[in-house]
Amino acid sequence: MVQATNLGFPRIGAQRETKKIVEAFWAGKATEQAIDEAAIKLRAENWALQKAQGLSQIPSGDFSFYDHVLDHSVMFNVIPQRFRHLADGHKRNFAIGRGIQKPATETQPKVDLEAQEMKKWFDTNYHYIVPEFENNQSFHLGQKIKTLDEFNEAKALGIHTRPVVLGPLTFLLLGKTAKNSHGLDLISLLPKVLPVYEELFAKLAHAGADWIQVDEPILALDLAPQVVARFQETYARLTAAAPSLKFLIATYFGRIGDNVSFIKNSGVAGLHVDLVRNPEQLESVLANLSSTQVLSLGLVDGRNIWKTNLANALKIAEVAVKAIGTERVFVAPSCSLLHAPVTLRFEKRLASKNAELFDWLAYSEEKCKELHILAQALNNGVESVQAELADNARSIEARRTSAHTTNSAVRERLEAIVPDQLRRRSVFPERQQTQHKALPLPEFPTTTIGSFPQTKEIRLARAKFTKGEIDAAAYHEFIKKEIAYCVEEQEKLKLDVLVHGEAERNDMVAYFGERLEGYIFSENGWIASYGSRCVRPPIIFGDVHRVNPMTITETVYAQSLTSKPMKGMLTGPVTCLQWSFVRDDIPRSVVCTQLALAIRDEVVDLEKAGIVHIQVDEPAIREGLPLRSVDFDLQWAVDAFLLSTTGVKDETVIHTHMCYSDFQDIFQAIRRMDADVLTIENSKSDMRILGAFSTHGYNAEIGPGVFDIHSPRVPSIQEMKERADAMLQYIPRRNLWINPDCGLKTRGWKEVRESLTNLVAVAEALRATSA
Ligand code: MET
Ligand SMILES: [Zn+2]
Repeated sequence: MVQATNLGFPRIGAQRETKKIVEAFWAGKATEQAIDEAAIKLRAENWALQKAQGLSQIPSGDFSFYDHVLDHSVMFNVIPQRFRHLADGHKRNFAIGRGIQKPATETQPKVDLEAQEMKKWFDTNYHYIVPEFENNQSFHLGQKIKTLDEFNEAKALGIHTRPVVLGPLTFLLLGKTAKNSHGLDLISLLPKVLPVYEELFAKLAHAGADWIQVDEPILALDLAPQVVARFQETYARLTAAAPSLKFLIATYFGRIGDNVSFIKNSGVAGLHVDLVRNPEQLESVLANLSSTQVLSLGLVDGRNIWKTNLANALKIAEVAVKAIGTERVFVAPSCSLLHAPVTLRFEKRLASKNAELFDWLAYSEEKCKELHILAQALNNGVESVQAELADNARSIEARRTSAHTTNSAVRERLEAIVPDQLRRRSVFPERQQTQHKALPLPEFPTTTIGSFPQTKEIRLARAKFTKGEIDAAAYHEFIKKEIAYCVEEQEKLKLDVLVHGEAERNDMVAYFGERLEGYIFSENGWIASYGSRCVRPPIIFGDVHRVNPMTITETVYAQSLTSKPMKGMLTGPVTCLQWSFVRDDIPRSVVCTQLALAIRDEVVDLEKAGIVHIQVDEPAIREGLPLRSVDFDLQWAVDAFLLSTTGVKDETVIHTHMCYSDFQDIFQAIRRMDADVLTIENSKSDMRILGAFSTHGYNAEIGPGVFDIHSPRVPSIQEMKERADAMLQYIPRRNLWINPDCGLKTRGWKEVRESLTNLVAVAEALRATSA
């Protein structure tokens, strides 16, 4: 029988219960016992729900208060030295995730424990806590063994689950060497960690587990053959040590490719692959299985919110069933449902006000149901679920033919794009001369990245406006005052290129989404981002286009208050795409081009309104890249940026901004973006990127951040001057801008004022030195 299975259920709760209780705990308003009770209740509900939807293999051990990679590290006793004096428990886990800072008191010295590093989980917007390994790293299970405890917890409720464990190779290779250790080859820790895995698996087997899911997502990356060989040895050893367990190796977010070669002789009972991202890999994967191994088909998109086209999914599944039989096939989501919202049950506004669109959606609960229908159809024939399949087909067809997803004017405009629309009129060196002549700036111009502090007052006013407690006129009056304040402060600070401060924006993507056609917003489509933080990505469901100008009023008002240039501030097409749930019925590149045309119109309108400096932010430019280097292709992403920014005269200065990603390996793409000024986060990358810029001959203007905006510390003139001096090793004087790393919205005004006073002093000091 084909089994309907799941790889992981969202842990945030249908009403973000986990976030609420964890934050109450941090605020001292909930006890450890209270958060444990809340978690027990939520896990029980999640298991019951998955069972009710008809899944036969339900995951356990997928819950986390903060991050599952952190939980795994703690379970294996991988705890950075600086946290080891703390007692085992939630408090210590949260401390590792968030750091601890306490001022000195009369009896206690000050405490300042840096949080463990956080990184994006593959190409998702989920962040994991990077394990830190030491030279003498020892591994052992503690008193509490989370995976075992949760398996037993479900068992006590009468639910037999499939425990989920992070696999040893992914665990080690996604980690890093602790600061106090050097030259550690992470994979050399394998012999030390495997006995602990064996112990854990023996305990799970003893408790009654049969299938276990071992997540090895690094199998979707480029791996050296030596590493693939280690997979084979590792799993041969682990499976031999736990003969009663059936191992399912789970990969996702990309194709397994040649890495699949180890599977056949590894002793594992099955493999899960992502067939939403890479349906084409089915045949080669089937060909690489032994005659008994199970294939878990990732057919339901775990990263999106749309109903699955069940007829299409069935076609793929039938190929697998035909090749290896129903006993050896599982159906599953493409990846853990961690990356999808929980349930449509609370999406009340969409259900009542936008029934058409609501009918196209499936969150995690509904996706479980889809898996059940697929399994039924495969086991008992399509007739057994005829009504369900017909309803799905109707819904898919309704979406395909909806008058609301297609806009012929937008399609025609896309068709009519010509290469000249992707080119500035002159090349950069000529533009630079024109720009410097038309609007001279001092040497080492100073600017900021766009946002200024989002104060309590601003958030309160926005909340009141949303609830209808104040009207639009009053809210806009309030925003105008904020803009005026922000401009006045920047004048006082003597910055050279000013910004309006983005007070009117809650979020740099949602702000534009709310003003464009083709977008919709859910009420409850939350997904985990990091720690207790959840995000609710906007939904792009139809052809995107701009109806009215989106930023002109605020920017022109801000410009009217000063004789300094005011920089217009827009979010770029690639970032709008990456940080939304995107329709899956047309290629992402097409959606991105539509976004680009909308931004292009705004850029042109800003220019018409007299704005000379225009910044188009692309912090997410790199995020859409496939996981494997051979697949790297930023062609359409860069084209979209060009399309959005090249509709202007040579005199207009196009800025872009990027942050918090590795940019070295996309250097050529950055150059092709052809921006006049690039402000780029630099504090974390230690000038490495600047080396790349000079060796590859980047000739445009550039402002590598001189201070880290994530820290409340005020950077001194000296330290920023040293950074700027170091930059001058790579960047010619006339091309260097002085600015922070990123926007200042999370900071307070006092630190911002002090930091920027010092920043301006750095530029003045540089100007005083001769060329
Ligand atoms: C994550 S990049 C943020 C850029 C935006 N203009 C800001 O200053 O907030
Ligand atoms: Zn940024």
